[in-house]
Amino acid sequence: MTVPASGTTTAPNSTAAGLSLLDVTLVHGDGDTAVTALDHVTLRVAPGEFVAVVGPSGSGKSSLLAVAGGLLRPTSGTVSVAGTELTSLTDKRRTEARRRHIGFVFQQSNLLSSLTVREQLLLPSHIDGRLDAAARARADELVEAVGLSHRAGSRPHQLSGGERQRAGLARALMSSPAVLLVDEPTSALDRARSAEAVRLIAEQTHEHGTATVMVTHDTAIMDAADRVYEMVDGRLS
Ligand SMILES: Nc1ncnc2c1ncn2[C@@H]1O[C@H](COP(=O)(O)OP(=O)(O)OP(=O)(O)O)[C@@H](O)[C@H]1O
Repeated sequence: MTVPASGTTTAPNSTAAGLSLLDVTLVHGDGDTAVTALDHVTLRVAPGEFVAVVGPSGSGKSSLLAVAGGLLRPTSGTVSVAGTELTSLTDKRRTEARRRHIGFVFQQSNLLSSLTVREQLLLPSHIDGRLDAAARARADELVEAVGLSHRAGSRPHQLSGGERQRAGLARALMSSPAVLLVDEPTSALDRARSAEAVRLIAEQTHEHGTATVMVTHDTAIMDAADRVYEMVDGRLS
């Protein structure tokens, strides 16, 4: 299984500056109910680097991905992706930067119920008016790479949990994002499928210069990562 090269319509990202979080703190809520989910976190992930983050439930791993991906604005500190400082942007520009530079793979695959697997991958190209032969070819290659060619025409309700996760992974890789943020990709996958998914992510990271952060409870994933961090009570070490 090989990660296909992106089409000519996608800008190369090998020179992008990866991901950088500098002294980031995130507080959920306020007053008596305030919870410090991230406590002065600094993390730099270079293009082509694969970082795993492990830690107990509630330690702040999902908060880290949400802030790194511009879904949540940190209470203090700065976040940059591909040379763009997300924290200085308006919400509209931050959404644009997220769409352009960041691929997410969530525990729940967040697929659109009315679209087939192939259509999920092609939707962003369609919205951007770039639905050309190169985009279609890349979608087909990625669907094959995650072992879903026989399910390309299926909608999410017709897929197993593991198949939905793999469809979500293929969709995230479609744009060869500068930054790939992955939350437990293997929870619904069997051992062999899980190893394949991690291998695909590592390959994407190293061959396309993606800065990848994967949050996991799975020790097997740590072997595939270039660096492993532990998160405890919102601190990274
Ligand atoms: N929207 C929110 N409002 C208030 N507190 C929150 C919110 N989201 C998360 N928290 C709290 O912030 C802390 C970190 O949560 P987070 O989801 O980032 O942890 P996690 O390491 O991803 O946990 P898990 O492994 O169980 O998914 C926890 O104490 C959690 O209860």
